[in-house]
Parts: sequence; C-alpha cells; structure tokens
Amino acid sequence: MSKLELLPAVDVRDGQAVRLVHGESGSETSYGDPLAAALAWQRAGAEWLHLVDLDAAFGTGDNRDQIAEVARAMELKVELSGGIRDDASLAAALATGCTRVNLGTAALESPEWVAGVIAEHGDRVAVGLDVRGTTLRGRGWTRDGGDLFATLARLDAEGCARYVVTDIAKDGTLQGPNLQLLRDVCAATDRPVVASGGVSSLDDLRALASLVPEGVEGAIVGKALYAKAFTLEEALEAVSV
Ligand SMILES: O=C(O)c1ccccc1NCC(=O)[C@H](O)[C@H](O)COP(=O)(O)O
Repeated sequence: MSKLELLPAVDVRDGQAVRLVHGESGSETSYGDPLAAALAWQRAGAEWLHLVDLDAAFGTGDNRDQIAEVARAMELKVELSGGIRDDASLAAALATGCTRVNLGTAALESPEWVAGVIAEHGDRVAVGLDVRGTTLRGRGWTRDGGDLFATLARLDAEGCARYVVTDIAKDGTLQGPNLQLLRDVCAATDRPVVASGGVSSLDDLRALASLVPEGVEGAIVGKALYAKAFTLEEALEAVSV
C-alpha cells in the first residue's frame, strides 16, 4: 500500500507566510519569511511543498516574483496554487519549474479554458475543489461556484488527473479534516485526492492515511505545523507505514 504524501503549506500574503481561518481575508496570522518556512520544511524531510499566492487568489495583487523565488529554491516537488486563471498566470506558474499547478476559480468560471489546460498539461494540473457543504467556492473562496459532484463529473470526463479537496469550514481551524467529505469524493472519482484543511494532530494524519486505499493520496498541512502541534518529522514518521 502507498503511504500518504504530506504537503506542508506555505500560503503567502503581502510577502509573508500566513495562515487564515476558513480562508477569510483579514484572519491572517503571520509566520514570517516564506522562503525560510519552505526551506525549514525541506530540511525536515518534506517531499512536497503546497505553495499558495493568497493575494492572487483574492485578487488583491500578487506575490508572483517571491513565489517564483521560493519554487526555484526548492529541491522538493512544488504544488503551486492561487490565482492561476488565464494563459499568462498559467505560464508564469509553470515557468517556476513547479511540479504541478492547482486550478481553482478557473475550473468554475472558465471550464473550456480549463479543459484545454488539462488536455495540454495532463498530470501537471490538479483542480482544487474548495467546498462549503457540497457547494464549491471560487475567487479566494468568496463566491459560490456550483455543485461539487456535478463539477467533479465534468472534470473527470475532461481527464482531470487529480483533485485537491478542501472543506473551508475546517481550513485553518485545527478541528480535524472532513473525512466523510473525502470518502464521498473518493467514491465519486477514480482520480487521486489530496486532502486539505483542518489537520490538527498525528491521529488526524493517521486517519487520512487509512483512506489511502479509497483514493486519498496526500494531505496538505498548514496551521498545525506553524502552531507546533507536531513537527514535520513526527508527521512523516506517523504516515510512514
Ligand atoms: O489554495 C488556495 O488557492 C487558497 C485560496 C484561498 C484561500 C486559501 C487557499 N488555500 C489554503 C491552503 O491551501 C491551506 O494552506 C491548506 O488548506 C492548509 O489548511 P490547514 O492545515 O487547516 O491550515
């Protein structure tokens, strides 16, 4: 059985590594220099980094140069997210050498463009399914964007390689992941799923690891690492079996 991949998160707002609560703009706690945070996760043994440009996601500017600097400095695999919605932002994201990009809003608002991107870039593209209940949210999670399962069926038919599934109600709250949502998504698709939002403990990671046979491939971990609920070394050890 494959082990659960762990993706420590570096979310960048106004040039700083931050964590939000429920993804809400204005709820930031700052954790300093994004490059320092990313290098710390790399030194601790991470194989992946989940790197988010929150300003690009919210439409309040971007941290494109800094994000590119972080991505280029990494030896590990990078999943890049936030505000990738057109040819220019996609080209800039791919040019960082990241392993894959995560499309969110575009999958809801520009389905034809996203279908073309999936057809052209295959496994280098994941789609973020950010939900409240089973309603998708776009534009930095501020606007409704349709039904989760209808969108999933469309993206599956278009050949989407992978989904990053976030329960917004859990994100940044340290309340544990929404395991039922993940089971439901895994039951609806044969594509791998990366779980995001709410991890609070090593037991949460073990619970997510138990869903690997159902299709959960990885878990993004943000707040718990910054709040020192556990170390990344402990997390990697917890999911190593
Ligand atoms: O990923 C995005 O594009 C995004 C857009 C708008 C708000 C938040 C966004 N991402 C947040 C994350 O990816 C978090 O780092 C991740 O869900 C970790 O959550 P947690 O472990 O609960 O801190």
